[in-house]
Amino acid sequence: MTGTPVAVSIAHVDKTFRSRKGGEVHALSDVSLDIAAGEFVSLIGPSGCGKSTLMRLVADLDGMTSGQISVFGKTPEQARKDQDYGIAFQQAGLLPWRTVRANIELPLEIHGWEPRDRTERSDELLALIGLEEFADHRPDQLSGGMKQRVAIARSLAERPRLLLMDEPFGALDEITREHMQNELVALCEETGAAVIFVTHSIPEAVFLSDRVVVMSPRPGRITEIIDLHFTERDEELREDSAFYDGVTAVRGALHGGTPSGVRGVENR
Ligand SMILES: Nc1ncnc2c1ncn2[C@@H]1O[C@H](COP(=O)(O)OP(=O)(O)OP(=O)(O)O)[C@@H](O)[C@H]1O
Repeated sequence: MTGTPVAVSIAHVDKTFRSRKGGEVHALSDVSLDIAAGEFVSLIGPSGCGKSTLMRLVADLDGMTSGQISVFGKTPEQARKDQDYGIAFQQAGLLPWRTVRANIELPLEIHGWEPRDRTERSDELLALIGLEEFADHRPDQLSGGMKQRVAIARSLAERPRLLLMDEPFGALDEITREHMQNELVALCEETGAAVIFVTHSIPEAVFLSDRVVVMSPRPGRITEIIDLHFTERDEELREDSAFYDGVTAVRGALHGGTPSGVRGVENR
């Protein structure tokens, strides 16, 4: 990654949860990973391997036991204060009493944007997610996929250079999910944001990612990194043999791993 600006740098991170009764859960062990500006990286691994924990450490929602994380060269705390990233997690987390537009505008409101600028930005985002006609609806009037789109629009509101997404499409049906994946690819191309994306779906990780990071069962360690070099991420890719090669490589890594720890899947 020489010469490419780094969005997130994770170095030798360990995380142990300690309960008041003296119990310990060693969640992450010596995790090191650099994510370049504009890069899409997925985290995949068995349940409980620490994917969400790692995400929470980057987002400064929890503290690490040892190691270092920097986000655009800052501490996670400073990056959080500076709103350097947008967050979209599995539960859309919309405020039920606010309209779609007011939910999207929430971070802008918190950060003191003028009403006119807020409206202009939420107009753009509503168009981007195709929900202009639903601007005045409330979340309980939307489908799961629509709510998720609103949550993603909200995470993009301040044009973050980094998106932290923890199973954002986990609750969606397969067709909506593929549609959302296509939208996310387009959004990333448009905004150039780096993404850290947690998923349980191998095809989803392969379709979206520049690199798929495979983690071991607890304590979570990085066991393999699969590089994917697809030039176009469109509907045709889903039927392409290179895509299936990627799926096979990730599946192989999840079930065993290669001695080298790094594999690549070539351009189609
Ligand atoms: N606040 C906490 N206190 C104690 N243990 C925790 C806490 N948060 C997570 N853990 C434990 O840390 C480990 C990693 O959890 P984490 O949620 O990061 O895994 P995950 O890979 O995201 O799992 P899943 O794929 O099921 O969402 C698990 O054993 C979990 O029980």
